[in-house]
Amino acid sequence: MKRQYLVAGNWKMNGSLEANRTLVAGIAAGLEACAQVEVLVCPAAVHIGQVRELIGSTRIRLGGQNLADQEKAGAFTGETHGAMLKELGCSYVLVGHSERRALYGETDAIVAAKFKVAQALGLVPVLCLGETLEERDGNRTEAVLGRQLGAVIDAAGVAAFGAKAVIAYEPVWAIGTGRTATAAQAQAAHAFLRGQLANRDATITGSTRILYGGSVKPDNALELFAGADVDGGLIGGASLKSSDFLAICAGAQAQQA
Ligand SMILES: O=C[C@H](O)COP(=O)(O)O
Repeated sequence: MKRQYLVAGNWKMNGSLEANRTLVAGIAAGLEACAQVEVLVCPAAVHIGQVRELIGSTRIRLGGQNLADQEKAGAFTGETHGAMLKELGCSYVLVGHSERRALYGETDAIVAAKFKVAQALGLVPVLCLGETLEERDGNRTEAVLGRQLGAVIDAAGVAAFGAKAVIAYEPVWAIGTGRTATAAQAQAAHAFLRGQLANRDATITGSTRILYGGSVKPDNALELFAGADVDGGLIGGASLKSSDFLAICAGAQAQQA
């Protein structure tokens, strides 16, 4: 059976009270065209409460972009506890986005800790991983993906995957650059990641969703989502315009049907 496609909008450090109103209203108005696709938005932390109200009773799911690596609340200035996200209606949280890894020093160990805390607090982690251009050119893509995924499997156990977690493959060289992986490159990386899970536990691999992220746009979504191991997308820039985001969701719907 086909896994349910998931299209997630990572709004990154964008948005305003006004812009969020327009964006959510636009997405909500077009959900019928992607009826079988799970649709998720991940606003900036300070906007999550507002976006929860805007989402109301629609089926748009809510997620955080980051969480603290601490299971208990306390003296961690500037951090967001996973339970706070959960209380505000989040069901998902991104962990290990390449911008967190590259700009904020998140190591494989920190990402693994965040993954575990997210699950312990009842959130579904979306584990982001991917290689840089230098790593791809040096034929190290599989080694990097294997290391990044392996760090989380070692810390959390392979049973932490399946329906309880999502993986997002995002080649760093394709993020915000307009240069996307080819459908074949995406499928190959996804198949490799699924194989890594299968090597450890064949029973969970079929239920783990693996998203592609990196310059997904309305005109390439359908093709990118065609891969047998591609279960949707993690969308940055194009998730900020409802018509583009919905067109991407429609691409997922076409592959789902
Ligand atoms: O989280 C989303 C990714 O970083 C992709 O961003 P992008 O669609 O702007 O390339």
